[in-house]
Amino acid sequence: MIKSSLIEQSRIQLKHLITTYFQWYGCHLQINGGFLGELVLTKCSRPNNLILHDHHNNSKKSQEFKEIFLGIMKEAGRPNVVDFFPMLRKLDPQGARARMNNYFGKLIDFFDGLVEERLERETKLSTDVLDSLLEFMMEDNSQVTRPHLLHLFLDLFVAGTDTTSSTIEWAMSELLRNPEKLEQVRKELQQVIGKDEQEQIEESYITKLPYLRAVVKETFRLHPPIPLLVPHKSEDNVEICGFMVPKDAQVLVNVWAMGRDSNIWRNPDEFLPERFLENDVDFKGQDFELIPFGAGRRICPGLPLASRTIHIVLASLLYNYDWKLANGKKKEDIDMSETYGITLHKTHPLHVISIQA
Ligand code: HEM
Repeated sequence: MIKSSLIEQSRIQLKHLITTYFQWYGCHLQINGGFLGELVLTKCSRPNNLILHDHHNNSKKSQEFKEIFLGIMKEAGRPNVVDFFPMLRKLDPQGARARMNNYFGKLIDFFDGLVEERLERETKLSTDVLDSLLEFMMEDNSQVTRPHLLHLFLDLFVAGTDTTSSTIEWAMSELLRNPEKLEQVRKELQQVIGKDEQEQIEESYITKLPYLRAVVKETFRLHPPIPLLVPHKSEDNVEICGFMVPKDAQVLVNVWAMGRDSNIWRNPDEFLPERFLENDVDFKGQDFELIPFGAGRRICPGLPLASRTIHIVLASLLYNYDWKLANGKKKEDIDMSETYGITLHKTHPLHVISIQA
């Protein structure tokens, strides 16, 4: 039930959402974690949201959530000496772990408040993921407890929001820098979905949109959200391609560098989605040259949800609206500098103006 509810949550009525956003903020949008993050995990659902369904974007709760969340992102982005000298971990010389624990504690309290609110409610206003999980928790002999639920939401928000939203921001930036590729995606969308204004982007369209899929792959190649994946530890001495990896070594996989390796990719620094029309390379963990979600038994469990969300959000943004850069900027002015936080995101957010298509 939870799975189908999550899948249902990923079916998005974006047109309505974007329209609402425009009503709040006007047509000038900052396509970054703020807008997209909220869109991806708190509002992208039809007709419901994951858990913040009842809270307006500018409500106190929503603001509180954003502040904690931004604190976590900022903290995660600070370089920490412990990452290079793990033996210092226990000492926490920069106080990073203490600060992070404090933020996580606040986030757990925040989710707990939402759970309490929902449990106290007499009439059901909605059915969202939180409702489904609460029903599950209340079943007789349920193995799901309240702490399980709170930590599940912690995982979902921390692992799933910034990664997904930064990918969409990079994809939009690349497309706006390459108008002919943008046109190509729009052409494909018009051909496959048609020109019916009422049409929603459904999940089933994704398989019929090869160019859009190629754009997403190319975005992952150039801008993997977690450029060094998550550190792994070697269980034994292993020899890989002539290199000895000793037992207990911390292993970081530099997927950012792999994506730009000229031994693997032709014109690696260019945004060329077409390269993926010529082969079956995908990011699902089978093709080691493109593994933004990792591979093997610890591959990201959110891959299917992230993949659906990114394709549907991107298709909806491009199908329903034309976009141009804000403040009279030209494509050459788009700053593609990167800043490392929990994810690799744009140093300068993308500012765009929508024009109803
Ligand atoms: C573009 C989007 C995303 C990317 C690129 C991404 C990437 C990754 C990577 C590289 C890892 C570590 C894999 C490894 O250990 O080698 C990971 C782990 C994880 N991801 Fe994602 N992720 C994304 C979205 C999501 C979403 C939407 C969720 C959940 C809603 C999620 C949940 C998790 C969890 C729970 C783990 C830890 C798994 C474990 O410890 O075994 N991720 N992700």
